[in-house]
Amino acid sequence: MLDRSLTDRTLCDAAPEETSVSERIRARLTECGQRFHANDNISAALREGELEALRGEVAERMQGVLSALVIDTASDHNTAETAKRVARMFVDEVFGGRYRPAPELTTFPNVSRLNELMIVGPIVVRSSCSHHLCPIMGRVWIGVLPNAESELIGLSKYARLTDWIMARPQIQEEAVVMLADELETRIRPDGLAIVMEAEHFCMHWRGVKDDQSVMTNSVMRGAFLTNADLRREFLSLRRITRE
Ligand SMILES: Nc1nc2c(ncn2[C@@H]2O[C@H](COP(=O)(O)OP(=O)(O)OP(=O)(O)O)[C@@H](O)[C@H]2O)c(=O)[nH]1
Repeated sequence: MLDRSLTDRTLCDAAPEETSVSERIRARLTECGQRFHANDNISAALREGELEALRGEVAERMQGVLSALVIDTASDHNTAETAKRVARMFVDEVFGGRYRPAPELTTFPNVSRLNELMIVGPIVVRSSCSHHLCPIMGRVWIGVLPNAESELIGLSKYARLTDWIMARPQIQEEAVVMLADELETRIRPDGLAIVMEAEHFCMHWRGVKDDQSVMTNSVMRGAFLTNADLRREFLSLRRITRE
């Protein structure tokens, strides 16, 4: 959870103006005791115009990485703009879930007092591993058992929230727990179940070069933990949508 003081511009401006934008943001986060691991969202610590400045700084440092790799970006027309492209890709796309605020979720009161199992999926997952920054591509299924007091959220918002959580360097075990925490806080259901299965390109493209393996993991909360029939129903309905 983000510390409220991060939204107060008079607080946490610990770093002087002449430091780099990433140093200023980092100083603010440190001052406020806010964690900034690879899979944390830091949007509340960004001031106006800083995202653009950050893109510039990442491009500059990426250029340094290309130089260190002894790539002649000055005469190689293919890599001349690579540093800028990679910076845009990291900040706006593949790690965008770190820098943009959570999507707005339309919620509806549960006027019909629905208390039946609802499953959404497969939702496509595009993420990357924190260890090698290689892609993770997969699918997620979400099961919700609402109660009379639950907020119902628009169907498309499950996919938007999933993308916001996954578009960060992640490990799969933490990614599903983060997604479950967000959904539980917003919906307040009697039960929540998530299954994710994904391919990890750090295992396909490099390293062990195992092309077949898929990682599957799940989170079960509330009624899905205590009620084996409900859990079985979710898992068997997921199997149908999987085929
Ligand atoms: N538990 C878990 N491991 C992951 C995930 N994504 C990638 N990994 C693994 O993280 C490990 C990182 O291991 P290291 O030994 O530090 O890195 P490495 O020497 O490059 O390892 P190799 O990949 O075996 O070459 C690798 O085994 C990856 O397959 C994930 O989501 N969860």
